[in-house]
Amino acid sequence: MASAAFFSTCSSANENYLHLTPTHAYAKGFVNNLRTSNLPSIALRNERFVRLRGFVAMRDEGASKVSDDGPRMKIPHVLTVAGSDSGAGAGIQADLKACAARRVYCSTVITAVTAQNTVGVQGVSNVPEDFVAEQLKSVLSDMEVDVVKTGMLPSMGTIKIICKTLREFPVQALVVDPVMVSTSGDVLAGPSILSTFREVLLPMADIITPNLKEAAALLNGMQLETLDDMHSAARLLHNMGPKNVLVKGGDLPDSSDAVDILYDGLNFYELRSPRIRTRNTHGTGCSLASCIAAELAKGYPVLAAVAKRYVETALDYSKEIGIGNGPQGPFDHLLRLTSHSQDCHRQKPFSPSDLFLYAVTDSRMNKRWGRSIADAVKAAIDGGVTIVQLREKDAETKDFLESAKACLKICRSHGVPLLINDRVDVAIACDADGVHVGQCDMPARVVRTLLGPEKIIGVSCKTPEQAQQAWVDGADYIGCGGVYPTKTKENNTAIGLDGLKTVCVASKLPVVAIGGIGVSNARAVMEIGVPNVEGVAVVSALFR
Ligand SMILES: Nc1ncnc2c1ncn2[C@@H]1O[C@H](COP(=O)(O)OP(=O)(O)OP(=O)(O)O)[C@@H](O)[C@H]1O
Ligand SMILES: Cc1ncc(CO)c(N)n1
Ligand SMILES: [Mg+2]
Repeated sequence: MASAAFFSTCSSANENYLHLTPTHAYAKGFVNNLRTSNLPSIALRNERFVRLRGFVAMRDEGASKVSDDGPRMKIPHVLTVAGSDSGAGAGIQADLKACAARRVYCSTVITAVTAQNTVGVQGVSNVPEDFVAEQLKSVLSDMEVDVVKTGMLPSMGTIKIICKTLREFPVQALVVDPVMVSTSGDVLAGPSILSTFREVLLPMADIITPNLKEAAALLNGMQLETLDDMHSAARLLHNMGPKNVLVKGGDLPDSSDAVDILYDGLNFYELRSPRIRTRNTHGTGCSLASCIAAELAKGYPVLAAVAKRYVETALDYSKEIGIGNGPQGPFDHLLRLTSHSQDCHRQKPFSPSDLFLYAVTDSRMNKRWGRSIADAVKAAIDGGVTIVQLREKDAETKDFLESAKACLKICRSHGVPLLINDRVDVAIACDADGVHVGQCDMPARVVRTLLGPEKIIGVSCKTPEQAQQAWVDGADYIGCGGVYPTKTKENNTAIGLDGLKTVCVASKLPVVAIGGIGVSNARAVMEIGVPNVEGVAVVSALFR
């Protein structure tokens, strides 16, 4: 979608753009058309480059339209047919997030719109049955759907339409979450649907996932209070025709574990995980059913597809999140909301001026002075550095990660970005602000794919060609050098001020100069007369 929006924005420029990659963008020549004066930009050789985070647009002089040939990759696809939850903890919204977390595409047919929050359901408006049919047809006639998952189905007519459409457009598997009552006790689908549910939908299902109340309702009010009751319910529901039955025990009283019973007609499986003490369990059922659908779409068998561990991890991770004031809050499907909530400031967007005084740590020098990396970083920040790169060639991964976390805390509390040299894994693990790579490290294009559009990526470059490639690959800046000879990096020939100038002139990215730079020669570097030299990187000058 981002690319489509970009294309339409650009069309008035009367130029044609082709090939989008998930990297940073410098879209050339569109400053006036885009009217985005608030976007960070750099001026160089009378050209302006506007950064559009998220993708690169590359110009293709000859093309008259966006190319649509080339390989088409099939990706697993779940269609969810469910209700919307305005609070976004359950329903369609939970399904989208769960599928995204499981890396599966999710399309949506909305059966009802609920006004809902963490307190309860304040209102329900059913989508007209004809229009549910129209949505189903739109998706199924065009897209290759692997698995359909149903949630809130508010009327008999809606259920019948779904069954009819699925006969017309068969899919690999049907997951039925027989949503009836929200955890707040509000009715989402009344008893009038029960007979249609049993007679028409259940026999088509590959797996159904009732909670205790729903299993009881489908079994005419049978009492379900123990694990034995759940076994019996699973067997009775299986008799109604679904290939597999998962009776969920999230609401089982007096249970220190969250236990679900899976029955495939032959065997019972008791699926157990520790019960997480949390208020944030709204939408666990929808999410579990979507995960099952997602894993089935990838081709896993049913038992492997019941991703209980995922729900447990997400609940555990989200224990501290406080959204809404009601008794039952949503959890975080993507396991991202709490990682930034340390007592530190948020990461701010990268600005080339961050490169002004760029500190690169050196473990040998720290060892010699008997100080930790974190102490060195603290001292450097107190001394005025504007960005820090951790360069640890000897440390064990575990120790490096711990140091990186400690440094990140210090850097965040001072608003100074922290980059990791070379180790993309460590950067991801500690949620650093970015990575700096050399020519023999992981290519910046791959790093960008791994880190996403927001993180900072720097590349060491010695030649104009390397600088050009860094830009194409979606880097944010280049480190150019060694400008002067240095002992910090062996086998690194110095390119001198002339070499630096040649690369800077060719670079579309901001440059930080590196290599043998200290108090005595920093001014000469900054005054070479090329506007994109934004700063100097220092190692020994600081840490020795
Ligand atoms: N506190 C918890 N800790 C760990 N797992 C849980 C917890 N609560 C529920 N689960 C698990 O989450 C999954 C969903 O079960 P649950 O019984 O909560 O469904 P549900 O009532 O349909 O949920 P909802 O209607 O809120 O979407 C099951 O695998 C269940 O065991
Ligand atoms: C829309 C919708 N679907 C399902 C549930 C069950 O959690 C809910 N609360 N809301
Ligand atoms: Mg449920």
